[in-house]
Amino acid sequence: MMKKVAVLTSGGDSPAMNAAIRAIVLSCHYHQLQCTGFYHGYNGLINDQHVDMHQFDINSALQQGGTILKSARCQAMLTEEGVMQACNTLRKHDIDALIVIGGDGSLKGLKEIKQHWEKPVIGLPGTIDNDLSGTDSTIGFATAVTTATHAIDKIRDTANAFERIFIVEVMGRHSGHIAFNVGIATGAEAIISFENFTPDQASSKVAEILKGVEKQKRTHGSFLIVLAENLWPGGAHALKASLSEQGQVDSALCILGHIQRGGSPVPEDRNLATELGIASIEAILDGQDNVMIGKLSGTVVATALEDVINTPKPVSSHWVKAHQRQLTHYLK
Ligand SMILES: Nc1ncnc2c1ncn2[C@@H]1O[C@H](COP(=O)(O)OP(=O)(O)OP(=O)(O)O)[C@@H](O)[C@H]1O
Ligand SMILES: O=P(O)(O)OC[C@H]1O[C@](O)(CO)[C@@H](O)[C@@H]1O
Repeated sequence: MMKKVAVLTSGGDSPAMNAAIRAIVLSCHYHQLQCTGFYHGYNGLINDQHVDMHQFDINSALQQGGTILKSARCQAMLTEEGVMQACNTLRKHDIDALIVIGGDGSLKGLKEIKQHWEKPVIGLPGTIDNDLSGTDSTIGFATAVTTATHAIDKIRDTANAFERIFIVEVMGRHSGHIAFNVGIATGAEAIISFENFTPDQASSKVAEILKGVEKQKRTHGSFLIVLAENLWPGGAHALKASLSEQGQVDSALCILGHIQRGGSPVPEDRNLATELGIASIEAILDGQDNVMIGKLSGTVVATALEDVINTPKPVSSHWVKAHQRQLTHYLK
């Protein structure tokens, strides 16, 4: 009989991880299950750092960013010894099911646990990057996009007032979901992301931007470049330097960084996290195992972890085309 459910948050924290934890705790209470939290991602399993979730004031957690269970990237999970140790801790506490909230790396870790532990494992998509298939949106993505959009709107005011060129670097690791959603929302004149740029195109991209900047001078407007992190050869500073060297153009650089991961989650994220948190407990009680619970076209769905991990989630080609049309129009 199902008695004890464990939960942990892993990888980069994402806004509304707390909302998911809260929904899991409330659902456990409703179904008379005990809920144990493990701290610091997989480190908490390996080092046996746990807490009875009743000890938390989970209601105020709903509006708090970060994660009350803490998060971490855990090197030891990349070794078989670490995975075995994590499984031993689950056995030691008689855990009947494990829920992990995190990104694709965290779900890979969960799949490893499944190889050595006989009980059900369920993943929830918790990352700002939105790079997980099996769900239209990940928990935290909407908040990150909102935060970055508001930040860039403010930057735009100064850019307009000073008729300046701004480069704004956004997160996303190796995917452009944040870059495109934020770039389109802010009307960025240029979006440079994995989906429309490869490093060998650096020189032609600089020439294209310089053409846009020429127009910007004539129209007395601003020129905003949204740049995905980990993409431009030499980084965002190198793009700024190239604009200066090739076009004698001065630009301002703003790296938004971790501001995108923090803050109070927007309602869309709180509600997604709540719905998926509740569904994760129902999935366990329905006998589901080795799946991630996500939401596709308005419906909560379970997708095999294997498929989530091995299926890329590209940025919609409509976004890429929409931006290209806007840029082409601007450069005319
Ligand atoms: N192949 C793997 N095998 C076992 N564990 C893994 C594997 N990949 C990642 N993990 C575990 O998951 C943790 C988190 O992974 P990662 O750093 O890739 O973040 P993530 O879950 O993708 O989240 P985010 O998208 O927010 O960065 C790792 O530190 C490690 O403990
Ligand atoms: O906070 P860290 O460990 O430097 O990780 C940063 C990475 O984490 C994320 O915020 C989430 O995966 C990425 O967008 C970013 O590349």
